[in-house]
Amino acid sequence: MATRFTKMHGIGNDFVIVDWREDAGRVPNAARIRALADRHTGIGFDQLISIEPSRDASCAFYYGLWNADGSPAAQCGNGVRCVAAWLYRDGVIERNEPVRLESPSGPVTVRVLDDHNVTVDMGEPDFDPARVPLDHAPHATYTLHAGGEEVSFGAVSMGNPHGVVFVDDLADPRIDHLGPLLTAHPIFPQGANIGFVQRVATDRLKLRVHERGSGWTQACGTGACAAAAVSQALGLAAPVVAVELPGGTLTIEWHGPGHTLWMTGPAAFVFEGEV
Ligand SMILES: N[C@@H](CCC[C@H](N)C(=O)O)C(=O)O
Repeated sequence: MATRFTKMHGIGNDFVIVDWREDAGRVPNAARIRALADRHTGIGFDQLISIEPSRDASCAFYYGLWNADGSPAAQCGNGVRCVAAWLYRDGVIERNEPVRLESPSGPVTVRVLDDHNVTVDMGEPDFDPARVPLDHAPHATYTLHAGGEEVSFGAVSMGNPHGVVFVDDLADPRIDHLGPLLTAHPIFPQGANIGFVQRVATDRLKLRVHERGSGWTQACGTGACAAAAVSQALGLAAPVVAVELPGGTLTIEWHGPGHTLWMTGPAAFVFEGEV
């Protein structure tokens, strides 16, 4: 059976979006996702995203998420901006109107702005290690051993698990090696997205993220939120931070505990297809 899809990206983190509003609760087969995600023999994407009717009456739609390796994901910052842009183009949401959408990790609120950027209330960063999940008692920072190195990191859930490592220089070649090792480190019982952060100024961070289930990506929206949240919690960053990723820049705004965190950035259409 043919499936129509839209190829989109959020600063280079790319997606295939399928409209399952008439076909809710479908769970794609992991082998099929891997085949479609293949950049040589498939369509190629970091995440597959479904748009479905919401299970939560307070939300307009539900979006499902799967990584390129076929594993399910619970949140995707760049993806939710693309979902909002897709729904706006479909005519079912208005510009400048806040809309609640249901993700696998709970509701978020999106707003398509006049300049076509999308701003998202991503909820409050959760530093409780049990919620990340992280196999450790609560601390401001943690230490693990990987690849013969002692690595210090912060951990936070943005609806999905993140480890945040501060580095002096993002060009350090050890990062290439450490990313996959940390993503799969047993201290993260469900794996984690690992962000390497270089502080340029209190309001400017450079970031590379090795994503669970998708490897190195051009950008990770929840990774940008995690980098800003951990930096701010440690007193290393201002409430409004520009986070520069290989594919582009996101603006993250967080005013500390008790407040939700906002992410703002673009969402782009690439092509429509049928597979
Ligand atoms: N690219 C995403 C995150 C996608 C999910 C992640 N790989 C996971 O398994 O948690 C983003 O923009 O946030």
